[in-house]
Amino acid sequence: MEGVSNNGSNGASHTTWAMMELTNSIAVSMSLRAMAKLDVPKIIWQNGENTPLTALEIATKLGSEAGSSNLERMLRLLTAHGVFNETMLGPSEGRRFSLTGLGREIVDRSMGAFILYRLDDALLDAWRLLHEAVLEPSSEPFIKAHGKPAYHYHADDPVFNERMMEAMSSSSGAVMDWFLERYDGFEGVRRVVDLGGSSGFCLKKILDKHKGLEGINFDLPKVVEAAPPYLGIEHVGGDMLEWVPQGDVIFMKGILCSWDDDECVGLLKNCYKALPEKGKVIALEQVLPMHTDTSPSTRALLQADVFLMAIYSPGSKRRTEDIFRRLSEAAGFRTLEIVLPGSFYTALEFQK
Ligand SMILES: C[S@@+](CC[C@H](N)C(=O)[O-])C[C@H]1O[C@@H](n2cnc3c(N)ncnc32)[C@H](O)[C@@H]1O
Repeated sequence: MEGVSNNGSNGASHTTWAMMELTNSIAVSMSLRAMAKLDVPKIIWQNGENTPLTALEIATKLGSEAGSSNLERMLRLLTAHGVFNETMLGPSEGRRFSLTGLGREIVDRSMGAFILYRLDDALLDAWRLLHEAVLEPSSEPFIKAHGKPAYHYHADDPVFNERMMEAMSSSSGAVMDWFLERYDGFEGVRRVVDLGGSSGFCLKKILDKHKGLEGINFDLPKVVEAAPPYLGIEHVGGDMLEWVPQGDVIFMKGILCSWDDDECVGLLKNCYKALPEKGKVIALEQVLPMHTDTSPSTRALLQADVFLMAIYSPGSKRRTEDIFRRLSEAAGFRTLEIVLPGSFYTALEFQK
């Protein structure tokens, strides 16, 4: 396609060009994965400074000078997507790359772990079978690729399990900061349970902000076995579809989306049983808009929805607000309040 201009003047229409770009967007994800695998952002962020480096300097640090021109090609692509900044001091100088605010997420919030988890080979195997979600929707692409559900797959593999826990912690940090800065519903609460709390990272953030609270981190037995100890947190293993531990508040982040509607109602009923009079469930979920548009936030939410289709159980999905209301009612909760609407995560309170 050499020589095709993006104004369509030599025959390729804007729509053809846009379709090619959409199709080739795998190059962006895979270059991001390559940068995370090679720890390139950390090499640039040396000694706590955002040092502009040439691809050759980075490749030399990686012990592969021969790969520097390939590295530069990926750095340029990711520069075009806002991850790196490019500077050229003079015509004979090479391009130098530093991190943008977006790229710094990889260093500051360890988002590299999230990138490596979301683009792990095991998940890519499932993505290849996405069309099967239409032809044979009774089991998810992940199970078709690996013979067992994703949560069991990662719980059975200590390395993958570790990566999943790290990925969850790194991606949850910003959401928890946003939530805890604005939410005051932990007043008067003594014990909080985090359902599907993974390493206990989100619960630790809650306890750090609200001193004196005690916490139970509830997750699959193999996950909590590998979870690090935190002061004030008891790790409890079990299956949330069977039972949940008692608490004044049951918190969950990114959990209801993993289950189908019937499973959600069963899970919310388990929560109802475990709560005292006037107790509540606080759920942080990605809530879909009713109408589809092309805004970046709608795109991100719908991408996350199709991710669930590829990886988690057949009924797992992002939901609109009215579906959450129906689930709340079916589980017997008095009200569902949208306490913090957000463009990415929304805080929902199911009140007993
Ligand atoms: C998407 S992760 C969310 C982790 C964490 N809440 C966060 O947002 O950082 C879902 C968690 O649910 C846990 N999980 C899956 N099935 C479960 C079950 N049946 N009972 C308890 N925990 C489960 C997984 O092990 C995983 O840690």
